[in-house]
Amino acid sequence: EGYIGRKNYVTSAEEKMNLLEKDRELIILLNSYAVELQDKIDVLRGVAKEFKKNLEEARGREEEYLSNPINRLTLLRQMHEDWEPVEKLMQQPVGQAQIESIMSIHKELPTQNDLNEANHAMFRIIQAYGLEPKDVARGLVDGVQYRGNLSASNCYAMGKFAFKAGNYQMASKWLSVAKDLLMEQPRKYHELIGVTIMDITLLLARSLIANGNIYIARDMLMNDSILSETGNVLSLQFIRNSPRPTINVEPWESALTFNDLCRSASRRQSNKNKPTRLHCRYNTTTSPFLKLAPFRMEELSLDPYIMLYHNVLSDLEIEKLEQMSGPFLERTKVFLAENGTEQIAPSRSADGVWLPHLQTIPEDLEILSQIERRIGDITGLNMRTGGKMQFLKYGFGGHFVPHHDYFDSKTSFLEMAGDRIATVLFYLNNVEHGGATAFPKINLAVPTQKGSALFWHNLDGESYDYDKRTFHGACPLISGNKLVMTRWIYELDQMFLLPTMHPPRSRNFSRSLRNQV
Ligand SMILES: O=C(O)CCC(=O)C(=O)O
Ligand SMILES: [Fe+2]
Repeated sequence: EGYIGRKNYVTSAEEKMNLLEKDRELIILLNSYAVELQDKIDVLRGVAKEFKKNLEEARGREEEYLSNPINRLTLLRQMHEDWEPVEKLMQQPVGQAQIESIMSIHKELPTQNDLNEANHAMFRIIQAYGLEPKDVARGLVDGVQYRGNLSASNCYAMGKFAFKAGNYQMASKWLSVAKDLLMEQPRKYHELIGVTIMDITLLLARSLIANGNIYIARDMLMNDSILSETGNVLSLQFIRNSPRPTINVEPWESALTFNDLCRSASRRQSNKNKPTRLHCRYNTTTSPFLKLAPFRMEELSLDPYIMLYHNVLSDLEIEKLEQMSGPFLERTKVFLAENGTEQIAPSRSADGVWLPHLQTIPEDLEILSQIERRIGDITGLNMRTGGKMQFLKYGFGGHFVPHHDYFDSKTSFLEMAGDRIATVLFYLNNVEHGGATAFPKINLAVPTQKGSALFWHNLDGESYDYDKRTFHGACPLISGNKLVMTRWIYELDQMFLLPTMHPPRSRNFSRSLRNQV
């Protein structure tokens, strides 16, 4: 519900810039508030100093001081007249304007939902790439040393997220890093924002116990200078009330191979000299057009059939695609066959837009149909239905858990078009870190390569049955953005090309079709 009417602070680049701008604005306001406060302090200090003069002069000779008529008048007048305005000044509120401005900006600041998304993104990156919280906390992410490090409060937030997500081992790791850091870092700041060693220690104890490390937790509590007396009781309480996850995260245990593939393909540098390709040649056969302008193709897999075509889109075309998509990007949803609705789900985090859309201008329509024709030329398949492509932009932690591109379910659209017989995935930029496309069933990871198009059949070449080996996903993105565009090719568009009209019984779609006919 947090996404309605506003963009996502985690995935959207525009909002990220906005975030820095708001941050700058807030800091200016806070500083101007502090300046005003300081002015008042300076005035009050000056007054106090002025007042103290009399006392200082009188010290040790009080009687003499007070019998001097000048002094006497001065003191009487001052004590009678000058305190009231001082009281007034003391009571006068400072920096109301700044406080009000800060409060009004506050409404547009990241919400708990945004923070959860950011924590989730980091959580996912750590899971997929097998990272250790203590490394990440000092900026070391999957072998790359990033600038900066995480503060105690950041680690505490990660610990809380992991706890809510039910990953108590990861929660314990983050919370012990948070505890260590808090010992070293400025306490005043953390006190103000309400992060205390005590809170961290208690949550760490609960996580350790939930993870089965009961003795470690008890020892820690008993050795704590404040908690020691209640340590035993606390640990008993924690053992009795085991926590229940409250945040839904995608299940990763089932994706071990996927994670391994993501790791092996995570960095562009490490992929440069990897001889994984089967063959590399030019495609001149699928259409007459290709005799004139062949595409260099890499056979990544023959069975199932997966090809990577190079330099399919030009930089200019890609720029145009970005321009026509940018303002229309929205958080993508996933189709739930159970109830036929589309929903935002933790299994897919990216912003996307269908092209063309109602506001696409004629010039852009022409670019899109040229690309459509090119897909037809390369794949030798028919491109009619829908004619829509999905432009996708992944941000921090953006991913798509392994899935099949076919639906294997009944909807009115699928009954008209058939299922997705094949997929074309264009890579629109070179990703620096993370974000490969991985096929865990066939041990294949494809790093992004600007201008290239990945192509595969979702149906088995002989049986025309769903090919389960095409299971694939987008590895979590670690830094920067990842831009892709997909074109799904539909079965019934191929009526005159392929014998898909007599598909095997195991397929849902064909069953429903047969019933209808
Ligand atoms: O972004 C990727 O690498 C894969 C995207 C994908 O599988 C999809 O959108 O269906
Ligand atoms: Fe896909």
